[in-house]
Amino acid sequence: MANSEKKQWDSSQLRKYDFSLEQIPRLHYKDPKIDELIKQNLPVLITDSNIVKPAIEKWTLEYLERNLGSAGHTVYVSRNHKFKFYDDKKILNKNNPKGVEFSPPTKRAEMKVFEFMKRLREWKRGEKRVYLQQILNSTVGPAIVEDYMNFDWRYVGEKKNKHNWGELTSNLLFIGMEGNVTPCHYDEQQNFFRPNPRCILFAPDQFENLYPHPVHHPHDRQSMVDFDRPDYTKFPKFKNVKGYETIVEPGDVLYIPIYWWHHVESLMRGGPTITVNFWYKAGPTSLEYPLRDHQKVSIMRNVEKMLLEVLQDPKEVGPLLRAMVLGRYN
Ligand SMILES: CCC[C@@H](CC(=O)O)C(=O)C(=O)O
Ligand SMILES: [Zn+2]
Repeated sequence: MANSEKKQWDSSQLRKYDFSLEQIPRLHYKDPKIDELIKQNLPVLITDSNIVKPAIEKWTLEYLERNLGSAGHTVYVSRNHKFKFYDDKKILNKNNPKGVEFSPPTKRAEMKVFEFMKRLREWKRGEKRVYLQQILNSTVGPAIVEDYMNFDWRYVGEKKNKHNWGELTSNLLFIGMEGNVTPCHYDEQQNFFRPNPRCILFAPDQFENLYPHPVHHPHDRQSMVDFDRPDYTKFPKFKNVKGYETIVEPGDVLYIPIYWWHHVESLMRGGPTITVNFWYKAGPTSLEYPLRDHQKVSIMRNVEKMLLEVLQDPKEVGPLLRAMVLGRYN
């Protein structure tokens, strides 16, 4: 079914979590208030846009199977519904002696599109889940390239220039199974996102409530809290978390500001989801005071990187920071 038909859904298709959520503002794509929100690094759901209209209208599973091309595509395989991102470059191995001992929660496979679609169609409850996450590049077929060229680049280009974003780094195509979840994380990029139906967002000032893994960890930028079974002993401040959510309708595009946490899920029993994102590098930032919350996250990241660089042993970072702060800066 093309994504252009309005999807009917009910709350039983949403996973339940231990926090309350406010709604993300929804604005028509011509509304100038959109720029006010982007300027403040605030999320907004942009409705009735043509940003990815060709994808909404044409990208069904059948169309993608016919036109995605014969190259192998990156597919993650998970034993459960979660697809928590990890950075290979931070895993301990013979080429990376400084890496972290780590067993990835998902396996990355290369699949031909027909192979992936077969796995998708024949999936039975309890079997491993799959999630195709493929950069839209020259390996896709000509029809997809044409659709991509017909995205509303004027609109996204106008936003990029008006808000001094950096260059477009990539557009990823996601084909997910119903119920798949990308757990809570932040990116160091601006994101225009025709996402899976349900997005839960948290502002950068929720850093202390969401307990990101250390920067040197393969799960850097990902929250350590398992939203399905939060460990309030290890992560007591998680009970204070304040978030926003939106359920995306066909034609909607969500602006996820840089450093904003997001948890993305496909509706249970909602069928496969096809989504596209636009990742833009951060633009040049001047340090204006008072500093913005996301700038403080960036500063904390730099402190962690510098300390690790000079201390060498990750186990020494905590004790040094505690010695420096406890009883002196609190
Ligand atoms: C690997 C990126 C996944 C994506 C969320 C999703 O569609 O599952 C996201 O987090 C983003 O576009 O930033
Ligand atoms: Zn993300």
